[in-house]
Amino acid sequence: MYKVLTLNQISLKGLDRLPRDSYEIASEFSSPDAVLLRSHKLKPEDIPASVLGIGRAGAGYNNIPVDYCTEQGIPVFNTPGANANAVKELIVSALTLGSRGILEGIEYVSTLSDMTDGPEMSKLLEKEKKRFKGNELAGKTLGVIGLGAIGSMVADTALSLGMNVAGYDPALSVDAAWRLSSDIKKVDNIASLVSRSDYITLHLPVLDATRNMVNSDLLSNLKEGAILLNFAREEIVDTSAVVTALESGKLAKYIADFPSPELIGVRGAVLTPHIGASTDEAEENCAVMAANQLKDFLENGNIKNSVNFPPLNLERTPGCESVRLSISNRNVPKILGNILSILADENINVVDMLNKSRDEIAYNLIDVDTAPPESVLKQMAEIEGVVNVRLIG
Ligand SMILES: NC(=O)c1ccc[n+]([C@@H]2O[C@H](COP(=O)([O-])OP(=O)(O)OC[C@H]3O[C@@H](n4cnc5c(N)ncnc54)[C@H](O)[C@@H]3O)[C@@H](O)[C@H]2O)c1
Ligand SMILES: O=C(O)CC[C@@H](O)C(=O)O
Repeated sequence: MYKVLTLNQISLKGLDRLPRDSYEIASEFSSPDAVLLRSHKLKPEDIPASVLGIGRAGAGYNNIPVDYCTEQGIPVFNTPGANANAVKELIVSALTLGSRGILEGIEYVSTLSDMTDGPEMSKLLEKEKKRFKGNELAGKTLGVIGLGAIGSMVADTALSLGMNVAGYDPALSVDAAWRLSSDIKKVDNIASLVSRSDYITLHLPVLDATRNMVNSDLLSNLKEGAILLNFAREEIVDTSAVVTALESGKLAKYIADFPSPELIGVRGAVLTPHIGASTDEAEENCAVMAANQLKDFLENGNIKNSVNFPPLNLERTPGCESVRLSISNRNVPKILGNILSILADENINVVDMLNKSRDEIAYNLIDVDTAPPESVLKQMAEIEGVVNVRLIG
């Protein structure tokens, strides 16, 4: 029986992927085999030694101590693209909140609750509406920073709205590059992208390299009256620099999913409570993907969409009574050789195997014809550089 600890509300559609005859799921366990979470801030000391894998039902994983997990041989999985459509749709709304006097108009109308005369109200509204006039998005330039799952969808939608789109992404993967429309102007200098954009939207992860990336230096390149959208992460933006830019009028609006005390009440700050991925569909997609990936890892050792381990998939050999070993080790020479010679000394035959590495970690799946006894597993675990050994069955 596998025990899965949930640290946030995870959509039932996802949890249903974990059959209850072999999975126990609860929000409290002393020795869970796996953790499923969303935005819960996980600290190293909160990860029990029993944990084999962590599934993040979502894209961003800055709430998980990934380096610590790598040291412990724990793969962390996320769900790339599973909530991209939800964020894209909210960006459409953010763009029009930026371009038109929608919020201001709604606020004004809400002040008219004392009026009882309909025709008089219509007359007043027709007179006042010029105060809420805006501009059209068509013909304006949107600068997209980060052209992955969300950024590429936002870029396509903006093109279909008649906007010009420029994109900046120095870390773009080959797969993501294939998805991009040739109508997106690729810019390799972020200051140049900012200086040409009427709207700028952030769709990149928070990493050491991107923390506070949008700072006073970068904002000094803004077009007068530009609008900044942040549905990526609070930490990418230096909030005090944004407040200064709003107060000076250089930045007309900051529309963001990450409210902070400094921003509340600042003119031009339009804030939502981290609801970018809060749709039934996105929550289900993320939960299903996270649960499937965790299940395949727990039951077969396979790794898909891990943010710290190499991707690896070893099919079970049909008709073969083999058992599987999953072994993580530091990415240094000789370890695999030592593991294989322990198996050979025990007369245990390797039926199939795969070995891959990513940065400082290496991961192996080894199918053998006989289940190695506890003493052999212990011998392997004691090889210098081996992080963990698991007999999957
Ligand atoms: N508001 C929400 O609820 C919500 C929902 C989903 C995702 N997000 C955030 O959005 C981020 C992006 O999500 P995604 O699904 O598009 O991820 P993704 O991994 O598909 O795309 C991220 C892109 O950012 C690029 N990137 C990395 N470093 C960069 C840099 N220095 N400058 C420019 N681009 C850079 C990457 O190359 C990649 O193409 C997530 O990491 C998460 O923080 C927020
Ligand atoms: O789980 C959520 O509600 C938010 C997820 C979102 O921030 C993400 O990074 O995918």
